[in-house]
Amino acid sequence: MVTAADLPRIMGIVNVTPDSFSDGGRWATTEAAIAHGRHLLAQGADILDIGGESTRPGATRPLVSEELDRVIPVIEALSAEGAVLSVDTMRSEVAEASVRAGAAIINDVSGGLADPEILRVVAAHDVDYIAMHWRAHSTHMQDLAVYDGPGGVVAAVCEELAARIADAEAAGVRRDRVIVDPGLGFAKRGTHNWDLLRALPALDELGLPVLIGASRKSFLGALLADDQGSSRPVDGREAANTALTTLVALHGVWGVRVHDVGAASDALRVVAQLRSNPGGS
Ligand SMILES: Nc1nc2ncc(COP(=O)(O)O)nc2c(=O)[nH]1
Repeated sequence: MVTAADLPRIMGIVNVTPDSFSDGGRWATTEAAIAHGRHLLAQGADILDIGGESTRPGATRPLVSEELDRVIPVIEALSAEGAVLSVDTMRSEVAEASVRAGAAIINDVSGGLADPEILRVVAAHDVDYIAMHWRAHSTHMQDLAVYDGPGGVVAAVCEELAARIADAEAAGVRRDRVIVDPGLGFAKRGTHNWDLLRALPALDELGLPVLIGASRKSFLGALLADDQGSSRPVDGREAANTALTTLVALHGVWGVRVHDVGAASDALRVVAQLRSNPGGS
């Protein structure tokens, strides 16, 4: 019988930012973000990912103080209500304050490259650490979407993630605290994202849980483009996103990072039902 433990965790996104690509500004106030977090929990989120810095291509970075002001009140409030929280940050100061405020997971899109001190924060607090594949900040990350070596983007992402894991372990992070993520849309062009999604077994060879964050990203918009070649708008990408959630769930990923928790929850209930064996035959 399939148990809930066999299904991916649903990580609901709470971007407390004015400028994230798909929901920028909708939850920019503390009150709106807390309310949205509660809504996602009610829809079935296992984890809420609280982010205070937009990472969309071309985004400018907030000050550390601004990022702290955005995420800490939300983490404190939702943690007090028993939510399991990750903080989506590249900064050691924000990671430290977030763990003290109740975050159980550090979700670092830079995998420790932007601020290596974050690895010592993770080790010191012995919390879970999501290391995503990343090559540079949003202002120029797409310039680095070049994977001409043997094995292409899949080999490069696996090699570079292996190096991030090694640095994390060298900083004292326990390997069994690390979750890896191929970083869809980060220094990746359309085909790179699909190549990575077809290569989950290669990512599995790192021997660590895998998180997938398609979250209505532009490679889905491009796939769903109209006859004139115009990308499908963000709010029209959820069905495709949920199809991906279903497929990566069937593969056995650790988690999916989504905006529409309800859709992901429904999809995973279908997966559980189809895998269950009520008759025992
Ligand atoms: N681990 C992880 N974190 C992330 N944080 C932000 C975004 C940007 O997407 P959003 O604007 O939908 O949050 N994508 C990821 C991702 O793919 N993986």
